Amino acid sequence: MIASDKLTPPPGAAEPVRHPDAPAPGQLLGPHYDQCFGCGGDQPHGLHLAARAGEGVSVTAEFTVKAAHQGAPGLAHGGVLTSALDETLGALSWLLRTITVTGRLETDFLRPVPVDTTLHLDARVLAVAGRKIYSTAAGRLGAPEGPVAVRADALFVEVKVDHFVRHGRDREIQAAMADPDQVRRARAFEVNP
Ligand SMILES: CCCCC/C=C\C/C=C\C/C=C\C/C=C\CCCC(=O)SCCNC(=O)CCNC(=O)[C@H](O)C(C)(C)COP(=O)(O)OP(=O)(O)OC[C@H]1O[C@@H](n2cnc3c(N)ncnc32)[C@H](O)[C@@H]1OP(=O)(O)O
Repeated sequence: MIASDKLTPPPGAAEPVRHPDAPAPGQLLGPHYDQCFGCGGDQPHGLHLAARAGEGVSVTAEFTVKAAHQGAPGLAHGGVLTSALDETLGALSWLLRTITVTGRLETDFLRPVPVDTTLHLDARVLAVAGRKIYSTAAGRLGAPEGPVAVRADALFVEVKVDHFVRHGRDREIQAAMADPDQVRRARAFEVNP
């Protein structure tokens, strides 16, 4: 399957570079925000996806489909699966040490995903062009080498912490800025040579 033109790295795009201070391969990355729908531990409605650093500029993650994630009887909703892919791709930020947001995300749904299935996700950066990060991800059924059920190509765009302060709702921004762990996580990304 071929990604749309917007997701094809332009000529001259650079190979991704793993940041020297990136977490070691195998290390759990932890949530980037406790209330995040994708990864937040304090988010009761969330996916609670746990991502780990991989080799190079890659991550892996696991997501177990719950009954609350159904779209059809006993099967995962496609939007939920796309969220799991989005979150896994977003976690690549930790390896580049740049803050990014999703600009474009294209998902292929190849196999239905039953409730209680653990989806084994992997994502890697393909290329970087200025602020644009081109990446790809797949989700496999039941095991890291299981059949691919979903895959996605994405364009993430680098932003500064200021993006969230400017656009986020005041109540949540104030709470995030009052949380030392959150400030530490945000600062880690700002020191980017
Ligand atoms: C105090 C709290 C702090 C909290 C943060 C702390 C730590 C966080 C750290 C790390 C995060 C770690 C893990 C994250 C994990 C998962 C998160 C899930 C990710 C999401 O779920 S995130 C939510 C959904 N996401 C959005 O909410 C974005 C809304 N959007 C915008 O905010 C703007 O739209 C933006 C910023 C994207 C661009 O705006 P902009 O003005 O900065 O830049 P501009 O428009 O010039 O785009 C620059 C170049 O990207 C190209 N480009 C842009 N968009 C494109 C598209 N759609 N298709 C094709 N190309 C596109 C342009 O064509 C141009 O390309 P060129 O340079 O070649 O012209």
